[in-house]
Amino acid sequence: MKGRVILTAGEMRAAEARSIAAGTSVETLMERAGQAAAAAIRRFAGPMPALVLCGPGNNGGDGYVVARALAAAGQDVRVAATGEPKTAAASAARAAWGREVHALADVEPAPLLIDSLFGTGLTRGLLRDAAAELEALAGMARITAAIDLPSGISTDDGAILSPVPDCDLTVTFQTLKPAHLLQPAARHMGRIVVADIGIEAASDLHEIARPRLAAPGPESHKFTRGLVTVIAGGMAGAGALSAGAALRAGAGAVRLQAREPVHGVAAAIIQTPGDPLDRIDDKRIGALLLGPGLAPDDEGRALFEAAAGSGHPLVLDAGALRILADGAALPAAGPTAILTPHEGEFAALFGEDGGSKVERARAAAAKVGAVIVYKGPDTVVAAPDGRAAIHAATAHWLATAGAGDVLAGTIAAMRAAGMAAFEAACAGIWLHGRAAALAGPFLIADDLIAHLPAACAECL
Ligand SMILES: NC(=O)C1=CN([C@@H]2O[C@H](COP(=O)(O)OP(=O)(O)OC[C@H]3O[C@@H](n4cnc5c(N)ncnc54)[C@H](O)[C@@H]3O)[C@@H](O)[C@H]2O)[C@H](O)CC1
Ligand SMILES: [K+]
Repeated sequence: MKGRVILTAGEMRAAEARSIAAGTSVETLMERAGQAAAAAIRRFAGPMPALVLCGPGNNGGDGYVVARALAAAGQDVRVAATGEPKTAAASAARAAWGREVHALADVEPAPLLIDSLFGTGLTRGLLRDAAAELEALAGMARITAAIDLPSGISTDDGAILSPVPDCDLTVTFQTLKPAHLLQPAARHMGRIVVADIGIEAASDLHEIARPRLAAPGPESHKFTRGLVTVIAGGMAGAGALSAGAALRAGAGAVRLQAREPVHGVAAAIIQTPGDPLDRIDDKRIGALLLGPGLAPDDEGRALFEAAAGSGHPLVLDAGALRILADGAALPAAGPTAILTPHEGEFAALFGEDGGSKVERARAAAAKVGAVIVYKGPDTVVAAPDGRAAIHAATAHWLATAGAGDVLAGTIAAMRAAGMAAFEAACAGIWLHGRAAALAGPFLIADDLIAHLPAACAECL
């Protein structure tokens, strides 16, 4: 699966404009949006008494259509607005509603609250009174549904501009927007439904979806399935987690190269204790992983240089990223490397400015010519050619020691199996998240490894 498309607010406006230029009016688009949202809300919530809050723009316009559609279906509906509509389409939608519109400040609550105050046009936080009203009405509702986005969210970077209700359902139009998946906004969405309003939309940003993995065929042998070499640092346990993950994610052979024997790892992991660079010139190596447990000292730098000069597809994590931030260089040519920084490592490498997490990841990938896996509760992957993807994280139990080592090993297995760097990174992230979901609450990193086979089996 390739994953659902994501458009920014500007891209969505451009897609809407193209659609209008091709003959579909904004009123038609609004009608489709409102009808689709009402249908999704009815499927989710059933016929509850509803209160629709309408803002001044086209998001509010959608709300008037939703109210009319719910009323036409026999539902008890009231509407409250912040004021008069400011667009012609929203004014027409309000006129078509044709019933009373209450003032937001003194409307009675209802069991189903529909937030149609602001969508992709929000430029600053809601006024204090409107935000407080929204919060209070959501607090008194059984179910809160958002039209396009919960109000108070910045569409493109997922920032919270004013207090945002926790929604149970968000119905958005044609494509996802970055804020549906980026934190801190994403936690407010509830279930997300993407409704078709007949707009053509293409993008080089998408959601990370379940990958397709190939089962070994009769012609397969261990090296066609992929050889992963993990160069362990001084803290060999980290490398052991990476190696275990690579093996359980389907690599045909995994070498764990450490100075001392590493105990407690699967017997299938190949160990030749001594020189961590042993057999680094083996042409069969499909991915070389460096960084977990690696200190940014003289030995670490020497290992980094050898890895960078090896010509193998690289996965660089943890200590290797520190060494890179300290001034080491990536190979100028050869296979595209994959870098897996968390927030702190990303900031050390690329600074803290530069827009949304997606924009920052893209700029970083273009700058170093590598695939960037910018980790966190909303992991973003970016390639040097501008492609990017966001993973909608749900398993926050992943915030545990060693989870990153497991991710790096999983990505290395995908790379060694023959996937291109961007696809390998996306696949590894999905499998890691799925393994976490299968492992359940209170997971430890070792449990992720144990659940990788089940996650992989879902991708055959
Ligand atoms: N893009 C599409 O194909 C379609 C989108 N639909 C819906 O339209 C909204 C976007 O509408 P827009 O009018 O651009 O923006 P909003 O309704 O979100 O609000 C803009 C409105 O509010 C003013 N404003 C912005 N911030 C604030 C604030 N903090 N306080 C007060 N006022 C604020 C701004 O100046 C504007 O006047 C999209 O989300 C969809 O729901 C269509 O209906 C279907 C096609
Ligand atoms: K909204």
